[in-house]
Amino acid sequence: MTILVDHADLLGIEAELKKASKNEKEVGFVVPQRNSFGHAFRDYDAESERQKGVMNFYRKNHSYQTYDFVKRLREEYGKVNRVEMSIWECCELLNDVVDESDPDLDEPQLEHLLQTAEAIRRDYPNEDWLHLTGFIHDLGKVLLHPSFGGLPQWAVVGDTFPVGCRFDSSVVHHEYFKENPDYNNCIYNSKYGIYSEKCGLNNVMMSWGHDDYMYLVAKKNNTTLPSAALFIIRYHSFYALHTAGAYKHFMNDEDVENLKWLHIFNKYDLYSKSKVRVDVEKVKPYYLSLIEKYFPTAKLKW
Ligand SMILES: O[C@H]1[C@H](O)[C@@H](O)[C@H](O)[C@@H](O)[C@H]1O
Ligand SMILES: [Fe+2]
Ligand SMILES: [Fe+2]
Repeated sequence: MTILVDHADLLGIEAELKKASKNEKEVGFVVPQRNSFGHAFRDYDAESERQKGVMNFYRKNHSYQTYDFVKRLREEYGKVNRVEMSIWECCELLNDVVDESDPDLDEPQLEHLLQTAEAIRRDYPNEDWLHLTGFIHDLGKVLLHPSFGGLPQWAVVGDTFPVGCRFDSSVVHHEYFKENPDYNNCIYNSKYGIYSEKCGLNNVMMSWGHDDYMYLVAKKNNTTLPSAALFIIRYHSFYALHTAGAYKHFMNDEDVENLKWLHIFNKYDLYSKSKVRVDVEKVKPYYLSLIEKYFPTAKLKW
């Protein structure tokens, strides 16, 4: 009798679980209201210890990212002649890396990559290129790793912005740009600066960091990922454009198309950040198969 009741109960629970997971599939990814610290996402004014670190980060980032600095680093790291390693080897290095610019997450970066990719995979099961994009979009943070680039945080992470033209007031902690030598340079501080209307984002130099670096790595290793994937990787930290709508005057038609995918991507990049762990070993074979599909060689040049 007892056994029967237990069994019936179990059946009930199972049915509920099935219903819940069906609902989840229908509803798709639900955007959470609070980050893992209990604050609203991307609240750069919240009072907390972490926020103080973030502010300090942006003070340096905005002061030191000049046009000349970016040009030098882009040329140097664009040679991709430092290391040869597979994407998975790079992921393992990211296990030791925490991003000091991020007000929403203090987990190792591999967690963030898997959380982003798995959230996309649930809602867009057929867009395997977008799963891989989610999985590799932040790999450029390897520049922080002591055994690799060893660059300071201000030269790797944080929101990005164009250099060579006026810094828009929608960039987070815009006030720190006053410390940047380019702020008072009349060649660089007008609306268009050294660029022109609709010149295409490809011709606009962005502050140096993990986005542009990973774009260069993917491109120079002849990835077959579509143009939208490369655009996402390259501009995912460009919140002034994709969230505030600034700098649109530089976009060409292809940028306009690609921006639609970046908007989709951003939801998962930002809101999947949580303390819920993904089982790495379980999903590893899937991502390895995507890497093989979209990268012609197993070892990449970094
Ligand atoms: O990965 C980074 C990072 O987490 C930053 O805090 C954020 O500002 C960037 O936009 C993002 O790409
Ligand atoms: Fe990023
Ligand atoms: Fe990210």
